[in-house]
Amino acid sequence: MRVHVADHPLITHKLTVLRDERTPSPVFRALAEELVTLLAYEATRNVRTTPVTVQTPVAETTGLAIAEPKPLVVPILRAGLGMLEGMVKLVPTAEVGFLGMVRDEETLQPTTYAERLPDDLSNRQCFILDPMLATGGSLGAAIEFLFQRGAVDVTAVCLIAAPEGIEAVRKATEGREVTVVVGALDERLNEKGYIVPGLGDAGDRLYGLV
Ligand SMILES: O=P(O)(O)OC[C@H]1O[C@H](OP(=O)(O)OP(=O)(O)O)[C@H](O)[C@@H]1O
Ligand SMILES: O=c1cc[nH]c(=O)[nH]1
Ligand SMILES: [Mg+2]
Repeated sequence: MRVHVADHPLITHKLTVLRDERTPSPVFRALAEELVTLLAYEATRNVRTTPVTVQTPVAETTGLAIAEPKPLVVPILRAGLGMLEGMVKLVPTAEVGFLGMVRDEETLQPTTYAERLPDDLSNRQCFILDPMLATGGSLGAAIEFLFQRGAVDVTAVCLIAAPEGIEAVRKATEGREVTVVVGALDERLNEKGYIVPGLGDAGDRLYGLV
């Protein structure tokens, strides 16, 4: 598993505002979208392309187009939905599938409550969006779900990760083609499985308490 921790002052600045407990939902939503656009630049570095020829006003030239089959973007509901617009802005031809997952806040085990994905993901590049990689249970299960459907490689884009979660996903995906791109690698998890310092519950901060 490859891990890329973004090291860019713009990303750190936006993450700092996102972490601030005083930041209201509308600003939080705007920042989550902006952050994923910056992270998507790194996450799509190995997106598959095909040569195309175009005629400029001056000469014919060969460039690149994103190859078929189109990349599949998979936000993990709820919180991952807050990253979707930022990602498809950068890759407008991508298709979008959905996975709904929720972590039991006592056991910290994830369950999947919704799935709307193509049946066959063979030969597809997939990009999972989820702002928080805490214990890694949710992301590990989501990645495994996509590989079971035939995905060839999976890149996860997360805003904040805990070292414990990175290691858990690394173990759970051994031998798979997996990349994780994160905006920040935080210190640790607390006794409730929250990332420290983190930003609290990303779903609640985006959409309110349920
Ligand atoms: O790494 P883990 O320990 O599995 O925790 C991370 C998960 O927790 C959050 O979702 P949550 O279960 O709170 O659902 P929500 O997005 O609906 O709030 C987050 O968006 C991840 O999916
Ligand atoms: O810190 C955390 C951990 C799990 N889920 C969140 O939204 N935040
Ligand atoms: Mg939540």
